[in-house]
Amino acid sequence: MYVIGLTGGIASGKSTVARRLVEHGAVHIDADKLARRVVEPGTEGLAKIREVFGDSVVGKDGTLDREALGAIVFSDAAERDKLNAIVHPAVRRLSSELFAKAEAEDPDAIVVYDVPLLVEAAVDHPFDLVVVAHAQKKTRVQRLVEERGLSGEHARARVDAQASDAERFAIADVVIDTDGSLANTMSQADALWQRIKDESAVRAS
Ligand SMILES: CC(C)(COP(=O)(O)OP(=O)(O)OC[C@H]1O[C@@H](n2cnc3c(N)ncnc32)[C@H](O)[C@@H]1O)[C@@H](O)C(=O)NCCC(=O)NCCS
Ligand SMILES: Nc1ncnc2c1ncn2[C@@H]1O[C@H](COP(=O)(O)OP(=O)(O)OP(=O)(O)O)[C@@H](O)[C@H]1O
Repeated sequence: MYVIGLTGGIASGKSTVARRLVEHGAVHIDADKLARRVVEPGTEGLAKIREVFGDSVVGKDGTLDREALGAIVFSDAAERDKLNAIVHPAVRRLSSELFAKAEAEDPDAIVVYDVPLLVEAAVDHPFDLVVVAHAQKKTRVQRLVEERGLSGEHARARVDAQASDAERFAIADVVIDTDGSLANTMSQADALWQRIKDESAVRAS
């Protein structure tokens, strides 16, 4: 198995790059999706969140009120730490299971682990390659405002709640610059795939 850790700030284009790698044949594991699964109704995760943040972050239908919780944690680092301490260990457990499953199904699988908080969340899985999707802060804020309907203030709070570009560059083997056109991002992802195929072929020989 060859494991790519794919990270980047919010709206940096990680999912876009991951989708392209999946089109080429990679297996996708998405930390954001796992973070949603571990707080579904009936989970220990949701019970702990209710205990720590109160009933106001759980809707009438018993699901997590993501907007209410986001408003608390993206404006206060101490509150964010409390949420991370609940969610991140559960995501680590689930991702380990999925890595093991991917390897059992295909020992030669190329797995892309799409993990926004690779710097912050101390991911303990070893990576063959760390890829950082990067766009300038102003591009990411613009995407959040125009495509996801956030206010400028909320968009900047989310960007500022994450590691800095310098921290991500420090762990990167490859940086994919997504400030340009989508076609340009795709061709960088294609070149990355070729490099990985070459590296995994050399390793297998
Ligand atoms: C606070 C929550 C409820 C807000 O939900 P919402 O639907 O508005 O956002 P969503 O989950 O789609 O996240 C969007 C993006 O926000 C950023 N983000 C999410 N959580 C965090 C965090 N704890 N710290 C910094 N950035 C974060 C990531 O870039 C992520 O891709 C949710 O993000 C959450 O439960 N976060 C804690 C879990 C976590 O750390 N997830 C990130 C990957 S493991
Ligand atoms: N050159 C580009 N490369 C990548 N994405 C681009 C580019 N130009 C515009 N976009 C748009 O920017 C958005 C990036 O979103 P994407 O979901 O890929 O980011 P993400 O890093 O996975 O975000 P999140 O952290 O919120 O999950 C998409 O809507 C995409 O269409």
